[in-house]
Amino acid sequence: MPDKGEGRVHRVPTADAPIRTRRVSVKEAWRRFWPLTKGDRRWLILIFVCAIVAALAETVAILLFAELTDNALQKGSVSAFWTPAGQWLAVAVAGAVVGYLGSSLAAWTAERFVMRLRARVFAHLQTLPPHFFQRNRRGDLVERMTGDVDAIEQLVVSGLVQAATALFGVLFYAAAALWLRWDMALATFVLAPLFLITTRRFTGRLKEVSRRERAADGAITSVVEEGLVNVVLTQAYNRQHDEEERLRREASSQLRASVSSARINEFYEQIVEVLETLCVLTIIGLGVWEIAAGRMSLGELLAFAAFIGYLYPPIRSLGQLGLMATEATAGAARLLEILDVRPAVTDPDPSAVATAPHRAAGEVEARRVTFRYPGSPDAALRDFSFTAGPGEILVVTGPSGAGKSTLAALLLRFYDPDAGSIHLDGIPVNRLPLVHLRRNITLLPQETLVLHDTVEENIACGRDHATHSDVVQAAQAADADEFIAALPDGYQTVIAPGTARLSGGQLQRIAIARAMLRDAPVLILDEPTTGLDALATQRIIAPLRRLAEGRTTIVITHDLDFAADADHILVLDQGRLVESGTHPQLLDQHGLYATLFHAHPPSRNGTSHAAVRPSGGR
Ligand SMILES: Nc1ncnc2c1ncn2[C@@H]1O[C@H](COP(=O)(O)OP(=O)(O)OP(=O)(O)O)[C@@H](O)[C@H]1O
Repeated sequence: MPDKGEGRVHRVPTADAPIRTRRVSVKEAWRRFWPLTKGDRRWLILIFVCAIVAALAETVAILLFAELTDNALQKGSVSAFWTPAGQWLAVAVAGAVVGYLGSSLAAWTAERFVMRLRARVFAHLQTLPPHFFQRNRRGDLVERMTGDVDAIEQLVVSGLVQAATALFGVLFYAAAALWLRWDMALATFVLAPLFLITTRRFTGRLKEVSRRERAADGAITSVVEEGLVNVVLTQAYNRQHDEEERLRREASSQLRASVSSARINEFYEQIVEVLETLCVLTIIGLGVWEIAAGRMSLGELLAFAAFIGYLYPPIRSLGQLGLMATEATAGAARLLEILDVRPAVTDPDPSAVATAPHRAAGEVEARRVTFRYPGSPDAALRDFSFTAGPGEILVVTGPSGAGKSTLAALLLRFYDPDAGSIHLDGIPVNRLPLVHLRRNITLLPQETLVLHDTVEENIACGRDHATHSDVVQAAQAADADEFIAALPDGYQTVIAPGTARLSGGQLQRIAIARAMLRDAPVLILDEPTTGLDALATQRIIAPLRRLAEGRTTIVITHDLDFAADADHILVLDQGRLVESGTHPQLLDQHGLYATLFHAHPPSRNGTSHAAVRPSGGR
C-alpha cells in the first residue's frame, strides 16, 4: 500500500509474521490518529479560546505592572496604586478561572481520546486470527494497548493543546514586546534561531532512543507475564535463575534506553538554560543603555524584560513538544503495526450476503478443501471433503498434526480455505455474516475457556439475556448443578482462567452448560476428554450425549471410544482424508484406523459403545 505520508511504499503486514517495527513520521502518525478526535473537536476549539483568553490576561497584567512601577512605585504615589492594582487583581482572577476551565476540559478530552483509541485497537485485535496471537508475545501486545496508547494521546490531544497554548503565548508576548520597543525586541529575537537549531539537533537521537525504550517496555511486560503464567514450570524445573536472568537482560536494555533518553532530554534543557541567560543579559545590557540615554522608563524596561521572559516557557514548550512528538511516533509506529495487520477473514460484502434463516438447520459440508497456514510450507488440509447433517455424529480422527483442529478453525471461519469451499445448509460460509455463522456453531475447545467472573456469568455468556433459571437448567442438563451449588458462593463463586478451584471435568461440564444455553445447531467437540481421567470422562459422557441430541456433532478426537458409536468416521493423515466409514467397516479395512484403534484400544469399561450418541440410537 502506498504510504502517502512519506511517499514510500511499504507492505501491508499480514498476520503470518510477528509484527515488526517500521519508521513512522509525525505527519503520518497525525494523519492516522487525528480522525479519532471526531466528536470532541468543538471542545478543542473551546480549549483554544481559553488559551487565548489566558494569554491575553497575562499580557494585560504585565502592562498593568509597568503602569504600577512608573506611576505608583517610582513616584511613591499611593493614589496611583489602587486603580491598576484592582484591574490587575480582576484580570488575574479571570485568567485563573479560564485557565482552570481550559485545563479541566483538556484533561477530559485527552482521556476520551485514550478511551476511543484503546477501544479501536482492542476491537481490531479481536478480529485477528489465532496464529497472530501465537506469534506475538502477549505482554508486548498489552504494553502497546497501554503505554503506546498514552504516547499517541500525548501527540494528538495534549500535544495539540500545549502547542496551541504555547503559540498563543508567543504571539501575544512577542506582539506586546514589539509594541513596547520594536527595535530592542528585534535585537532579542535574533537569538531565537539558536533555540530551533538546538532542538533539531536533538530530535533524531531521541527518536531512536525512544523506539528502543518502547520496545524494551514491551519485552519486560512479556517476560513478567510469561513468568507469571509459567510459574509452576519455573518452580518445578528450578528455572528461577533463568527467568530472573531473562528479566535482567530485558531490564538492562530498558535501563540503557531510559538513561540515554533522560540524558538527551537533560542536556537539551541545560543548553536552553544557557541560551536563555544569554538573552536576559542582552536585554539588561540594551536596557541600561536606553535608560541612561533617557529613551526608556524603568517600568517599560521591566515590562519588556517580563514579556521576553514570558516568551521562554512557551518557546521552550514548543521545542519540547517537538521532542515529545518524536518520542510519541515510536508509540504510533507500534500501534500502527497492529492496526495495519489485516484480519484473515472479513464479513462478506453486503451485496454478496446470502439470505439464511436466523437458526440454520445444521447441514455442514466441505468441498475439496485445501488449506495452508499463512507462512507454513505445507498444507494442513488437502482436497478434503465431507458432509454431516442434523442428528448425525461425525468423528474426525488421525495421528497428531493430521489437520483435525484445522477443520474446526475452517468451519468457524477463522481462516478461509485456499481452494474448495465450506457450506452451512448449502450456503458457502464466506457468504454468511461472521456473527451469523458463529452463532450457529458451538465449539468446545480442548481447553475450557474461562472468564474472570462468576460461575453464573461463565455459563450465561453462552446466550444473550440468559436468566438465572436458564443458567440453572443448563447446568442441570450438564450435570454441573450439584457441584456448583456446593461451591462456597454457589453460582456466584468467582472463577478465573487457570483456576484450581474446579477440576478439569467440572470445567468441562461448565463449558457443556454454556453450550446447552447457546443451543446452536452445529456442535464441534475438539478432544472433549483431553486431560480427563477415566472417571471424569465417564461423568461428561451423559451431558455430552444430551448436548449432541438433534444437532450436527463433529467430534475431533484421538480417543476412539467416541469413534465406536459414530455415524461416520473420517481418518486424516498429513492433511488428507485416508479412510472413511463406520467403525466396523474401518476395522475390516485393516488400515490406519485399525492400527490406531489397536494401538490405543478403548480402556474405559462400559464407555466404548456409549460415546456421545444420544440415547435413542442411530
Ligand atoms: N497457527 C499455525 N501456523 C502454522 N501451522 C500450523 C498452525 N496450527 C497448526 N499448524 C500445522 O498444521 C498441521 C495440522 O495441525 P492441527 O492442529 O490441525 O493438527 P491436529 O490433527 O489437530 O493435531 P493434534 O491432534 O496434535 O491436535 C500441523 O502440521 C501443524 O503444525
